Amino acid sequence: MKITDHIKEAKGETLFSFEIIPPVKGHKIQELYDNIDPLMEFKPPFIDVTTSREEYVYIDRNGLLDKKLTRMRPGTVGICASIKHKYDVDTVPHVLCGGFTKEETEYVLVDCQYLGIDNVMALRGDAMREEKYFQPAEGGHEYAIGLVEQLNDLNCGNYLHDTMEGTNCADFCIGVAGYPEKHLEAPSLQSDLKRLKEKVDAGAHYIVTQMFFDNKKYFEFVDAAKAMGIDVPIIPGIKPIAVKRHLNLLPQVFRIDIPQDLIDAVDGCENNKAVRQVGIEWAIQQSKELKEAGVPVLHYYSMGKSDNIHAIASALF
Ligand SMILES: NC(=O)C1=CN([C@@H]2O[C@H](COP(=O)(O)OP(=O)(O)OC[C@H]3O[C@@H](n4cnc5c(N)ncnc54)[C@H](O)[C@@H]3O)[C@@H](O)[C@H]2O)C=CC1
Ligand SMILES: Nc1nc(=O)c2c([nH]1)NC[C@@H]1CN(c3ccc(C(=O)N[C@@H](CCC(=O)O)C(=O)O)cc3)CN21
Repeated sequence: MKITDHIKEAKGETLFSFEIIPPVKGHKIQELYDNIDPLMEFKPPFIDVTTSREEYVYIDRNGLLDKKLTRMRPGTVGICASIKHKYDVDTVPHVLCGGFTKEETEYVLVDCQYLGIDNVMALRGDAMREEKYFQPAEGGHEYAIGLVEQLNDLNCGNYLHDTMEGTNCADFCIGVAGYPEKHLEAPSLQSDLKRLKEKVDAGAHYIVTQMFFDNKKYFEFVDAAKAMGIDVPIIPGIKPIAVKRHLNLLPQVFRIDIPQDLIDAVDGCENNKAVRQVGIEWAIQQSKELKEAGVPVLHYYSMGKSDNIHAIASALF
């Protein structure tokens, strides 16, 4: 079922959802299930599964480094299919521009349609670790809007190079990312919002935001988006701080601000167990206010152990 239909069916009640990163290769899916199991009591209508970019490994050949590409994590669509069938829940694979040709993307989407995956998050993806700036794959999309257009074409029965008579058209519900504190490469929040409007005009059905720690940023973003004519649901993304290192890391990686009160609370912690608790409490306060404001979904960036997301959801759902 489409995310937008889940939202319509909820009739104004805030839904709970979360997002997982597939673990590095060499593990078993049971570990993922063990993290998902406790969260199912909060009845998420959907679970997102991220896609990670390819990475370089360097092999030492008698002093000369041989640079090879590898993928560190198992495939997103396979994991989506497993979770979908184990829990009878919708799963949302993240589809990236980075590292994929348009043909490879089409193949991924053909799998999604075949497997009954109705929603896809269309994202550009980050730059590779070695690269300063994002570089599209040769024959790949440069921006997320290209993916939205490709998805839309598929929804109209148009593959990249062919059409299929007598088969059903895809009918993907398309999610895109939005940035309450602007995307790190955007020259201004206003121009980033214009890009977001372009993605919605190209066919995106809903938006999931980057993490933020000050709800004011989200509320202002939603107002600005509405003023610009963006009328699709804007789902807030929440990341509970879990370790002290996040204070420096999250602003660096995601270019988001952390409120001084939260910094002070984390700084005052003796160990990371206490930091995890501070992160939980902050996220509960954020979530309560967002829920009262009537957000359609509270979407949590779970990323590994889910005990903190469980504690937050217990206070809200
Ligand atoms: N829910 C999630 O998983 C989220 C993921 N992300 C990640 O953030 C990264 C960025 O992805 P997206 O937002 O999907 O990328 P995007 O392609 O929509 O935008 C990327 C940047 O390019 C700019 N831009 C867009 N179209 C442009 C054009 N035609 N000309 C010049 N500039 C243009 C935007 O303002 C932005 O700064 C990805 O790594 C994505 O994975 C971010 C937030 C949420
Ligand atoms: N630019 C960007 N890229 C993403 O992949 C991404 C976003 N933004 N925002 C939305 C979600 C949230 N994501 C994430 C990914 C990692 C952590 C995280 O906390 N990761 C590590 C630290 C990161 C690192 O070591 O580089 C952690 O400690 O758990 C949080 C949210 C993935 N998604």
